[in-house]
Amino acid sequence: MPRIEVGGATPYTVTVEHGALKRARVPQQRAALIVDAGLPGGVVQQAQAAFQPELTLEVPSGDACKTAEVWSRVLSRLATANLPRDGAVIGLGGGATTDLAGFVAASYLRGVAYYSAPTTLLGMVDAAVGGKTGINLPEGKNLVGAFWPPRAVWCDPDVLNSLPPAVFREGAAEAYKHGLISDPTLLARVLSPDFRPDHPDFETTLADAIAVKAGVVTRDLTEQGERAYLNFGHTLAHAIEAVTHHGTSHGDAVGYGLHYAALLSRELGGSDLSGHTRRFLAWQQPKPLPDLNFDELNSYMARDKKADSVGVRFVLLHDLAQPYLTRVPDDVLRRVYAVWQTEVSPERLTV
Ligand SMILES: O=C(O)C(=O)C[C@@H](O)[C@H](O)[C@H](O)COP(=O)(O)O
Ligand SMILES: [Zn+2]
Repeated sequence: MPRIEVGGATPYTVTVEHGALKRARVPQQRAALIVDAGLPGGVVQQAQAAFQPELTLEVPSGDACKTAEVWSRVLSRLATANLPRDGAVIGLGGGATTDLAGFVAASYLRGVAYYSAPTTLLGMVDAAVGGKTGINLPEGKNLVGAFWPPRAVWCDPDVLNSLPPAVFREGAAEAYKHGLISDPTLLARVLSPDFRPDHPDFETTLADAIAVKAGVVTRDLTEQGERAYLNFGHTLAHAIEAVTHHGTSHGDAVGYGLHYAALLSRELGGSDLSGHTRRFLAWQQPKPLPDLNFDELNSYMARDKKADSVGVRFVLLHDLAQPYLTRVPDDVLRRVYAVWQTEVSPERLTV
């Protein structure tokens, strides 16, 4: 049973284990469970039996829950129910649900205990771990939020069995990203036919992918330095999500964004890693993109949170596991975008 310890000021454990959800418990007497409305009833019932929450609040699936309106509605429900300061908020769902639940926990009564029970691969590998919580604005992705680490995370591969294959593949983008920035052994393991929840090696690969993030956030919770590397591929990805009004899921957008970042890395003199990202996209089969305009995307990229007062910064790779942060001139962004655009067309991804 892999258990990953996340260190820092408020250490916690990520349990990766078949059946983890059934066995999960929280010490607080009073808890609110925030669940993705699209979850299978059996998963919600398991969580209710485990956590015994006094209220269960359904929120819309995906990024539709990461709005100021949903956030405020959930807060009002907690206030109406008089959830006290020593109560707990538990998020059950994909990355969007746990981002929202974490931000509710961070902001309600100026902060109550937060626990995370991710039900998607993306949630397990990435969103549920590390304490980045928040909501979107029409102006961009995750523009409001707080660092509010969970007190525990339960990753139960059994809940992934009912996931639609495209949602599973979507989440693999973050595991592949961890391979590119830190642990290249993950690259082949993620694309292997053995990377499926019912395979005996799955727990270990999942845990190794989570361990990359756990290590980074232990050393740099609030993104003063190294944590920015976890944003590899995300500058374009977040812009795609915003421009398409979340018609492109986060994991698919990250798949596309990884390839753009690999092409930029090559353009700026790094090793050519675009074979890896091309192979990933061919495996992931992300939803095709509508025709996107570079200038519009670039205006969203300008609001990226890695920007400082001088401008936007991209995470690029000198080579596998050698990330760095740099500015990229606009003409380079535009030129590489044109290359990327032809390479990510659906016809090209199927060959
Ligand atoms: O945890 C991080 O740090 C990451 O950058 C991981 C990303 O995969 C994740 O999508 C994160 O929420 C993006 O953070 P943001 O600060 O760019 O909104
Ligand atoms: Zn991400």
